[in-house]
Amino acid sequence: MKKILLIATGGTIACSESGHGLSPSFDAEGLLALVPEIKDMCDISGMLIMNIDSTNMNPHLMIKIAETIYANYHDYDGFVVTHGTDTMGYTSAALSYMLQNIKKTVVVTGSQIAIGELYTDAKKNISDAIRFAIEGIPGIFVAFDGKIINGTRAKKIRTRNMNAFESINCANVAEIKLGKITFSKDVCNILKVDASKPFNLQTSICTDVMVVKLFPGIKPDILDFLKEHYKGVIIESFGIGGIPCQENNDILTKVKELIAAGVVVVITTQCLEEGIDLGIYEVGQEIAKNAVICAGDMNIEASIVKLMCALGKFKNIDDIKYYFETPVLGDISV
Ligand SMILES: NC(=O)C[C@H](N)C(=O)O
Repeated sequence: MKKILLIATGGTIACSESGHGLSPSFDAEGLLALVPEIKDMCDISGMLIMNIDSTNMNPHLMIKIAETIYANYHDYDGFVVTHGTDTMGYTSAALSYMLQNIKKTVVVTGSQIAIGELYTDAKKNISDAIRFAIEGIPGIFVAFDGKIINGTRAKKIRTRNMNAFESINCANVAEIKLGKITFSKDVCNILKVDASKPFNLQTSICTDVMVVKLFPGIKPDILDFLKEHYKGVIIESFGIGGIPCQENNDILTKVKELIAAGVVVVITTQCLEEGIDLGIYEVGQEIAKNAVICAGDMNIEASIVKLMCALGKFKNIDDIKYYFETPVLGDISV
């Protein structure tokens, strides 16, 4: 039997009513006790490392999850992390960058309804996550509502529905129905881990990162403030990559000033699907003449944590750009 470690971090999946709203209370053993059938699937152990609503997740707690997996790596065949859904996509992406060249499976899961409730989705999501972790496919994944999603592509797009997550700009890795896994072969190919490179924990991060969502009428001088306080700025531009450049609304000039001041600028889009291409419109080509990083079709969760990792690891803009624009576990299409 495969040995699996369930690492509990809180979230709705572990919640019960506290009298002033849902609050995480179940520990790992408490979760596992409500899904006793798991004992027939694998040799399972549980460990509680925090018990928070994932609203309170932060990069240092993400490092704690990565460190826990790293410390227990040789004692288990695979790992399941139970986590709140609200920031699950950030954590699954962060683990993808921190657990470099991982050769085992990590599956992050949670639920929309607390595990003790009658119509909970928690038990199915936990058993699907464990079912997939047993497969031994290297990488970081999200298991939710019968979908297995690449950890760098998972996005929560629904606040109430059990079908809360979508895989953005990438097909689901697999689907699970009644415990039976159906793989998407195309996706498995892009997830290949380089077997020659050693497994490594990378936790140097810089959190001086900001996201600016453009909107018609945004005041360009917000970028003056960012220039003084941040090392990396992600601009959520319009459509396929447009940055306003007209006289009374000149974001482009402000972006040039950011770059001149040594701030790393990443251009992405506020559209959910299909990514950017700065070559198509004049308003895109103008920005592309500068030393900006292109987020391609990466989702914003992955872009934020990848930029934090890039800034933590490298000082030189060419190295940061190369790291950011190079695919890691299928986070960006080439
Ligand atoms: N469904 C959930 O898990 C939502 C919860 N607020 C959390 O992210 O911890």
